[in-house]
Amino acid sequence: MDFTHPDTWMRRALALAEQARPISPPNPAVGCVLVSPSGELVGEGHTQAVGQAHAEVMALRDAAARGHATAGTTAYVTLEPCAHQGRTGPCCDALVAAGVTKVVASLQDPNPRVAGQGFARLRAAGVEVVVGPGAAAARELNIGFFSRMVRGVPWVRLKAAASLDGRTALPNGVSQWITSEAARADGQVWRARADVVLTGIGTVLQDDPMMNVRLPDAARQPALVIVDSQLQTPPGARLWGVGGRRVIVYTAVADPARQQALQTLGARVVRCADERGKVDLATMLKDLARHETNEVHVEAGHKLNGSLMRESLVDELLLYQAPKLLGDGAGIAALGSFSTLDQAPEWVWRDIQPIGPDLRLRAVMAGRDHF
Ligand SMILES: NC(=O)C1=CN([C@@H]2O[C@H](COP(=O)(O)OP(=O)(O)OC[C@H]3O[C@@H](n4cnc5c(N)ncnc54)[C@H](OP(=O)(O)O)[C@@H]3O)[C@@H](O)[C@H]2O)C=CC1
Ligand SMILES: Nc1c(N[C@@H]2O[C@H](COP(=O)(O)O)[C@@H](O)[C@H]2O)[nH]c(=O)[nH]c1=O
Repeated sequence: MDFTHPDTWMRRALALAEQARPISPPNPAVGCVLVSPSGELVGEGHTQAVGQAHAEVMALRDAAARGHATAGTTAYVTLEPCAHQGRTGPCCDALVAAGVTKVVASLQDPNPRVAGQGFARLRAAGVEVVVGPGAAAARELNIGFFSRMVRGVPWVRLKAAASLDGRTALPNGVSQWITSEAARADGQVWRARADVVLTGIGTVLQDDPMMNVRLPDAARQPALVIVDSQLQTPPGARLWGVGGRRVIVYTAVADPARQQALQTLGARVVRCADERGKVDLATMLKDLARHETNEVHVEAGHKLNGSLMRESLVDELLLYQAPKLLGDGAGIAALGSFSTLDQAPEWVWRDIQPIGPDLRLRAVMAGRDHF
């Protein structure tokens, strides 16, 4: 690596931000590198867990621990330093007090209540501010935080495992396993980055899944959300055996006895019905955002997938495709029938990668990343 080039420092800050991803939610994952006027690394750090130090403060502490002076340094940081007193103190004040003279930031804070305030405060204190390097990667890393701040809903990524002919289950409901162990292990990594894993009662009843993260180094367990209009989630289901995670059941009925039974198992039960007596999915997503959910990872059957897609609530597709043809069976999403091709929403490929014997295809709903 050429550490004399400014882009290299931002790449390092982005790598630090990546390390923060498992621990920072609901806060954004941010990395910060302090560089001396002669181009030496002075200190570095990333966001800690909620309520603890932000990246800039960690980098300043690291500089102090190394015995390096911070006066005259440039801070490379992947998000605008905060100017507000939140759960921690304002980072821009800390940078100014440490004598930092230039801040290179990837992005402005998307929170409409504070956006631009950090830059304004730094500039008012005589600090040179450059915005933009590393913007795309920094945004991608925190796409759920951006979505929640700007749109008031989480980023919704729908994962499905399908055959070449697009089947996700046989007509008798059997689907384990369509994709390889390697693809399923990769799916675990995507579950781990989400704040919520969301499934439907059809999947719970058919598969009796755990829906948890089983990676050896998992820093946290995403909450599990079950879309269950009639409160049919069985008290004996395997999902209750997963420790250290929240379970939230969204329902369309008021059934105090069933509600009590699920609450006894530790679930939060939320009533949120649409006019068909099903769970109102759009309201559910807003509710999840109010509870600081940045990213939702959907692993459901074709019915719930179809409803989410018909209401245009899915932002990203994470599709594992196995080189098999399964014939009859359920598809990825029950979308009903279109009469013209332009009724089918457009997706834009993000990346396509072989995973073991399968393919992993990622696509984003057209126009969805411009918020
Ligand atoms: N290959 C893969 O990636 C996967 C395959 N599967 C397979 O899918 C099959 C299960 O599919 P499916 O039955 O569709 O299960 P889903 O997980 O899609 O659950 C569907 C149920 O969700 C409930 N629901 C509540 N509100 C809504 C709403 N607004 N829209 C739609 N559904 C709502 C309905 O039941 P209610 O009205 O009672 O609430 C509905 O029957 C199984 O065979 C399973 O193995 C499942 C996951 C992934
Ligand atoms: N069949 C199928 C998948 N199915 C999904 O995995 C769930 C089981 O999760 P767990 O109990 O936590 O292992 C199941 O209910 C369904 O959502 N996933 C895949 O990667 N490949 C597959 O072929």
